[in-house]
Amino acid sequence: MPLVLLVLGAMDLDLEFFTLLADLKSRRDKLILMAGLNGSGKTTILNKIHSEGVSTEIVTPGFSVETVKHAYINIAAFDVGSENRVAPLSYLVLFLNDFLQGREIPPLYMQHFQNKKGLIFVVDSNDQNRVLEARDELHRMLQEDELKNVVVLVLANKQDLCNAMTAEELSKELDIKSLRINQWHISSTSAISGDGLLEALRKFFWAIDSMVPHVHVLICVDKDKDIRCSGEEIGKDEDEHKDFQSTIQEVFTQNDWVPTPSAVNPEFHFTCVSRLDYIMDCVQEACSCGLPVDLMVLDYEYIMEMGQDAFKAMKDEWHRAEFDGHVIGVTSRNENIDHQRIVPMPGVLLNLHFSVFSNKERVSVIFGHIFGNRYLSRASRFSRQAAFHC
Ligand SMILES: Nc1nc2c(ncn2[C@@H]2O[C@H](COP(=O)(O)OP(=O)(O)OP(=O)(O)O)[C@@H](O)[C@H]2O)c(=O)[nH]1
Ligand SMILES: [Mg+2]
Repeated sequence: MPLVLLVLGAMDLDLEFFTLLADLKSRRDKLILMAGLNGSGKTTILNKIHSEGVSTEIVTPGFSVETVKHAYINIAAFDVGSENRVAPLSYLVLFLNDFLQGREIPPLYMQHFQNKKGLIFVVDSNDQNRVLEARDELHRMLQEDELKNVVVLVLANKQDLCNAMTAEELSKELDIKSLRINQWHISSTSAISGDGLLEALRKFFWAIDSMVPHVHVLICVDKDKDIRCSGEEIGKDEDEHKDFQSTIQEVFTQNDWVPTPSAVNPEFHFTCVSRLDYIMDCVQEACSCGLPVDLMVLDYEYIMEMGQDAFKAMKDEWHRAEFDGHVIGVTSRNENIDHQRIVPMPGVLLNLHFSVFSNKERVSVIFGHIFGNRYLSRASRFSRQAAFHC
């Protein structure tokens, strides 16, 4: 599920934008606002992220929607800067823009931004004259009820300039500590060189992600195909994966499994790789992004070809990379596979035929066992004692 990064500047919007936003909201995306006085560097930051590998997803007149792929985070980023005025009236601009500053916030605006998870506030650290203005804007924004529980990241931007205030000086000037917010971070960045930018965003996304419980499943079952992608883009003939993913999701939802009784249902994240040697990278990257892998689904034949010793060595490596989830070995639907040949492998929790995943009850029992210690069932509908040899 992508994070949505909304860049606010001096801009005007039309209804088309709100339609687009409503559409994204309906996909339960996480909305992040990026704000800052004009000239602070928002567009430059977006362009820098873009240069790290962005593909354009939708282009709508007046603003562009881009998907930034960095590690395991998809960011759909909107930049609706002052150069993109499309209508005489602006809703978004009012937090920051000088020409609407101080006006009442239209309720329509608020209505469209209820799902915000985070705020990135960009400051020109080199502009001593406007730092108080930036402080007032930041404080004013965070007084809004709609922004009550957001994680705040302040970017002390333009650090490459010689008169730039340090992040520490800036946090004092902005009086961040007096703000009543749950979590905030300040990072030094230069949008021109990119210094500090991705690290800051990584930490920020991690902070946001850790507010939402999630289950990360890494699937490596297609040794013949060259894929290494997020679950949403598995590819052409990946129906098996899709079935598998939707089964997992359904099973969790039907069983009402949640990390804590009061938590919302976890979000699911699937990563698919075709080769075992990609796994190590995935485990490391996922950990550094705050999306540790909970469960690995591997082609059992693949493991057997490796042999027990090589597999054990590989597993030790994963553990060193902080993988402490479970491994499931899966045999494919291929008729030619001699299932008698399959022997138990140390460290592989289960040995399943892939088609087991079409049996939701079975999967419920299996996953109940796997996640029993970590995820609680509100109704305790599964039996942990159930046998599960498939
Ligand atoms: N030296 C330096 N210049 C920067 C940096 N970030 C942005 N700039 C420059 O600052 C100017 C304004 O940057 P923008 O990215 O357009 O600012 P913005 O926040 O998008 O401004 P609005 O769209 O008007 O709200 C441009 O000339 C950028 O090249 C930085 O880190 N270092
Ligand atoms: Mg801009």
